[in-house]
Amino acid sequence: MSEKIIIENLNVAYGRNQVLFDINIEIGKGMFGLLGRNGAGKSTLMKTLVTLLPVKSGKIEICNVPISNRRKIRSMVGYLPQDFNMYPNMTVVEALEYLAILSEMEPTEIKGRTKKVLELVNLWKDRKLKVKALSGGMKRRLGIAQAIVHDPKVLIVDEPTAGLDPEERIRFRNILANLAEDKIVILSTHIVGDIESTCNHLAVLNHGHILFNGEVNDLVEGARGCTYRANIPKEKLHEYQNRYVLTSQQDYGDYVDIKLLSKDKVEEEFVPCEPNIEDGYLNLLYDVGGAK
Ligand SMILES: Nc1ncnc2c1ncn2[C@@H]1O[C@H](COP(=O)(O)OP(=O)(O)OP(=O)(O)O)[C@@H](O)[C@H]1O
Repeated sequence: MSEKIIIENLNVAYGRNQVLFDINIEIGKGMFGLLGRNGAGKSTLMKTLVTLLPVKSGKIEICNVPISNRRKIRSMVGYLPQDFNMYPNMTVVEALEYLAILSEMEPTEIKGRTKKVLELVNLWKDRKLKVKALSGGMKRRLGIAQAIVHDPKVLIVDEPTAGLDPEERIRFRNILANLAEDKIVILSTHIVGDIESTCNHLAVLNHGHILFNGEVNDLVEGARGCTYRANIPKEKLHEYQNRYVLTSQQDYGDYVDIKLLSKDKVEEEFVPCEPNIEDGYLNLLYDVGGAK
């Protein structure tokens, strides 16, 4: 059986408003990042993959099962939506057991499975807390627990780290990375750092079109030869902001250390520097030209 998601010539619309255009992607086991600005179409693509939105035209197959087979697809896919919330007055373990029942899991398996999943997301010790008493990070981890309680082959996670503190963010990423050892995990985000540390493959969506689909390294390499850095007086910052795409800036009082993208040579004080994933991403979004 193929362990792949195949998306071919996919178009998706909300009524007359088409928001995904001719999407072609193949996604195998491991972590796959879906990167794009707000409104690019990431959530729409994810909702289509979990059968919450209909396909206008094109094909989706998940491990050889066509998306039209909703029941089978739902048993194979776990989903953590962006605005995840559940049963505030239940305890963590009650809520998860309840969801396990709804997912038609064998009654004899439920206790063992919920324990295993809560251990995996580091919430077993907190299982008796009410859901409403959880912190944002704990809630997000419970979100992962509910998404994987039926042991799906595919896990789809929409903008999971927004609003998390750095420690929770790292913890969350590590949980996903562990799960990706034997599942297809798709992670959507507009935070480039989330992708950099966990995904090998990614797609960049912009206005409903795929701008890039490949390895993280290739995205970075796209900006090679057009990244420059310099320490400039603060009063000149505005000028550079107007003329170039700035990919980072660090304030040192009267001076600012900036990194910018330019296809052509820039002023003398700028020295060429190594591109990173943020440079690659912005090079693509702003069509600077890069090394390609
Ligand atoms: N229910 C809806 N009805 C009509 N249009 C919608 C609906 N949901 C989203 N859209 C539109 O579809 C486009 C893509 O939105 P989507 O939420 O998929 O983007 P996104 O990349 O996930 O953005 P964000 O990071 O802000 O969640 C946007 O133009 C949005 O306004």
